Amino acid sequence: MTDPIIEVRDLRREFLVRGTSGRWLRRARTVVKAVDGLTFSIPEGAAVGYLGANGAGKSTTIKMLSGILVPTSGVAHTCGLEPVRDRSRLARQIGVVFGQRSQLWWDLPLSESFRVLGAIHRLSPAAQARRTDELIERLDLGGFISTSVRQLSLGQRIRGEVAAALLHSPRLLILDEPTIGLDVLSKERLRNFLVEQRQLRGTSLLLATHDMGDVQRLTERVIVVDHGRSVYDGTLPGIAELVGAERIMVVQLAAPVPPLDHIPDTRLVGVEREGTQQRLSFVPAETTAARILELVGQHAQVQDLTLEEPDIDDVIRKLYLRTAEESVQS
Ligand SMILES: Nc1ncnc2c1ncn2[C@@H]1O[C@H](COP(=O)(O)OP(=O)(O)OP(=O)(O)O)[C@@H](O)[C@H]1O
Repeated sequence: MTDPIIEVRDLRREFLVRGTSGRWLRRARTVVKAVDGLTFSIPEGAAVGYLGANGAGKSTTIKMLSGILVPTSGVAHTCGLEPVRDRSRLARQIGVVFGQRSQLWWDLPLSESFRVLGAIHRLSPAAQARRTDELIERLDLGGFISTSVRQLSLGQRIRGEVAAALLHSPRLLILDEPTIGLDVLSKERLRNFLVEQRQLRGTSLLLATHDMGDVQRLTERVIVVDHGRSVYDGTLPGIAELVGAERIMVVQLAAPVPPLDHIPDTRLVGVEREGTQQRLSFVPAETTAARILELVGQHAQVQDLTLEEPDIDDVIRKLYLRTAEESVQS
């Protein structure tokens, strides 16, 4: 088995925040535990969404994993390296994009930034030309490759940032809110590009985002943090199960029947088309779609059915609320 691409054990990072408190506005110092004992491991080739409410500790984790910030204690290994100590070796193996902050040279056109980055990563002229051409084509950068970064629109700049992060074909791509502020079309283009790159090159991905569309499209596993601790590590459907999110079965019936409000472990949430279409809500942990279909079949002839999945934003909201309630109780 190959070594994990990211290995985090009991990782902690505290910040000392100076402020004033009390009636006499005395100077006070408080310790903020931004990351508070995180443990997880990500195998090479995986794509993981890193989720959490504002201030949960996502960016702090990413900064420690990419060598920008020293941990207070614990272990963080990225590509088998110690991020701060081995920062320049690590830089050759990872690409990082912070959606809110530019990593590009503001006054240079993208083409120049790529030249500088190619030299930093010691790419051969042939490799540099090949990869730059590929990224210009795939990310559609041709129209503004010679424009200085400060004059680019947000969507153009982000595409440039992603290209810059991938120029040296890193093993691991770390993205911190890459699609924030992008319009629907730009988001979709960027997601398609990232899916394609992962398929072509097997690049591992760690993606911190609030955008569930990003998570659904790009990742197969999610880690959710709250107050610097991991509160969930698994699949997105697993979160729906954990918070007891309901699915809805919509049945089309051959003839009108009275409301199906007596089917065990279901809740009737709609009777439409004069009783020929009925909507039954259920919690997957309590019953199954097959069982409901069987029970409905005893009262009516089912012609067709569809299943509506719970809204994922709603599911995440429920998880955050649940963890907030648990931390108030403990
Ligand atoms: N340099 C710093 N000095 C003091 N406190 C900090 C510093 N950086 C982060 N924090 C605090 O650490 C906590 C975690 O912040 P972090 O930026 O990692 O959260 P986040 O999950 O990325 O949030 P968001 O979704 O809003 O980007 C917050 O309470 C934040 O105020």
